[in-house]
Amino acid sequence: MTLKPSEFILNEDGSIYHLNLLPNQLATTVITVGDPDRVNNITKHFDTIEHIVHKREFHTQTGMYKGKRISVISTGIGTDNIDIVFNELDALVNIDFKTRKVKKNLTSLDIIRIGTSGSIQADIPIDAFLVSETAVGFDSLLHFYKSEEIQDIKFSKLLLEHLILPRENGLPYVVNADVRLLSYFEKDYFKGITVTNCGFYGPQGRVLRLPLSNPNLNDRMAHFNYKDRRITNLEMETAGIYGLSKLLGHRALSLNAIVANRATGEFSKDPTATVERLIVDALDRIASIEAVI
Ligand SMILES: O=P(O)(O)O[C@H]1O[C@H](CO)[C@@H](O)[C@H]1O
Ligand SMILES: O=c1cc[nH]c(=O)[nH]1
Repeated sequence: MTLKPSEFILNEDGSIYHLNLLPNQLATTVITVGDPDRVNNITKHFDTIEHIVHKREFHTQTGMYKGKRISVISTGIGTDNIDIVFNELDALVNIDFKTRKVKKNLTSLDIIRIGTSGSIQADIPIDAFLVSETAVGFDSLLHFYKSEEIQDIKFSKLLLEHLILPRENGLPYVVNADVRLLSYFEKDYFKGITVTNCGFYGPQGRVLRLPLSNPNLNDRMAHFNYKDRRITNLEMETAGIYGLSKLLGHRALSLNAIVANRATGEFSKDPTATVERLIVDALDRIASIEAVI
């Protein structure tokens, strides 16, 4: 099937619509970050940089780190942006830009998020590193795709019952990390279930001036137990990343620098330094990931 100009959109220079990238500018190992400025904070450690491309909040750099070609791309905040970035990353490797057809032989990307997050467990302290073994999405993105077979529906239903959430909040979706990528990060990192939400304030239980419809939500989440595993942290992209990666045949993992502890009310004194430590640690682990043949 040839994809129509309204569905698969290319810019005048042949690059993909939002990311502004050409297929040869993307590596098969991709690091995603929320903050466009964090891209430089990662690539300043690279040995060489081949490409620097900007459009809107999407800032991409591709280069070499210890013998591995890596692209670093900022997604901005939220799973609405994840929908754009992951569909376009996939198009860059799996759609032929000349024929506008899906390729016969598909490529799987290794995609690692390096982001910040808030812990909801008192014993997961600020400035710790946490790898998301499972992600729970309250943002509803995955429900727009045919996705039942990649979701843990039993988990979703038990969580919904435990939280006593009203119907208007919708059904949370649950997707696991790629186990192979996870194996490179299990040692030394906290491991947990990450909740992805569609906002930073009300949806994560923060109150500045507006009262919440469900003020006990974070506390109830913190006490949910599934197969002896607990919900550990809140952020805004991981569930979308896991869901779309699984559907598109890519491998994904989310790494979190814990900058807030919602149970104790603390915030990191130096979040930039914590993120920098995570970047330095993660880059060496990413460089050691063996290619899947
Ligand atoms: O630090 P990043 O990667 O942006 O991630 C977290 O921080 C942002 C909110 O401050 C959200 O994007 C959340 O997921
Ligand atoms: O509490 C936090 C901290 C960082 N990012 C989030 O989304 N929440």
